Amino acid sequence: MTPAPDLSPPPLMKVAHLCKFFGRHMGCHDISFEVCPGEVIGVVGESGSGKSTLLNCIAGRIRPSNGSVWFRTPDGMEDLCRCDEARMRRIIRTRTGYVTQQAAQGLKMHISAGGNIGEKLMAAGTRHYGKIREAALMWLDKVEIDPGRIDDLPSTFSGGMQQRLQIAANLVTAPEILLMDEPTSGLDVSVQARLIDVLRKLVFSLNLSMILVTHDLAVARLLCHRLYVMKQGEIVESGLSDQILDDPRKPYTQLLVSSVLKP
Ligand SMILES: Nc1ncnc2c1ncn2[C@@H]1O[C@H](COP(=O)(O)OP(=O)(O)OP(=O)(O)O)[C@@H](O)[C@H]1O
Repeated sequence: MTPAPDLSPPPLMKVAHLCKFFGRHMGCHDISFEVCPGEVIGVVGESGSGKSTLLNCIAGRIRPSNGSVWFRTPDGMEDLCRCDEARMRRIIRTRTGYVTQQAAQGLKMHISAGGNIGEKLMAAGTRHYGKIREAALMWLDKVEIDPGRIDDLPSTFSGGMQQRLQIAANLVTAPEILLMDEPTSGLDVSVQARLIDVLRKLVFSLNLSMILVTHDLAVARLLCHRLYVMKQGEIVESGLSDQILDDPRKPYTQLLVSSVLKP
């Protein structure tokens, strides 16, 4: 697990009684939790349990039907669900990054690796070409991509490198919370291990917070401090990762954990 964060500062974000219905169909229901600086939260559960719906509500990609998503901003705690669209977009853009399962959805494949990182800085207002290139070189190095590949297209990168580039492009504007939807899915175990190692170093060096949606309990154990187990749109169990994975209390979690351990 990533070294434990200091939980004494006030939370960076807070989800309270969040619900999303798609017509009469429930996506997620009555979800509440907090994220502190440097804390890695894992959301686990079987397919269709509501993990992505929850993450998309937090990321402002879909509007919740009910409840609140509070973010700490320089103006105090602000509820995304009570903001106008422009304010919500600004809070999301400045406070969060979003890493998708498919790198092709999170990167622009027709522009260079440096361009993918620089574009985010330009969108945040930086105009000086030299500074943008310098930041891109630094971020490639931080995610363990050879800075000499700065002018290469992401399509020439391996799957693991593309995910690390996606992370660099998200972190260059210094968001406090990285939202990740199955970032290790489809990668070989050794490639996953490298990605997890890079993420752990970033959490530690930047005091970065993360919300990680994953069906992979081994990844959750390696990265997450705290886990929330979802079933049919609701949280059925939560606690410290080791406690949930080594001593699950609810039959659903026991089944989830034991199904991973089966040969
Ligand atoms: N746009 C939508 N319209 C209608 N129902 C939806 C929509 N998006 C999700 N759902 C439903 O909400 C429930 C939760 O889906 P969600 O994708 O959040 O689950 P998940 O745990 O992320 O699954 P997976 O791991 O397969 O991605 C499912 O029953 C799904 O069919």
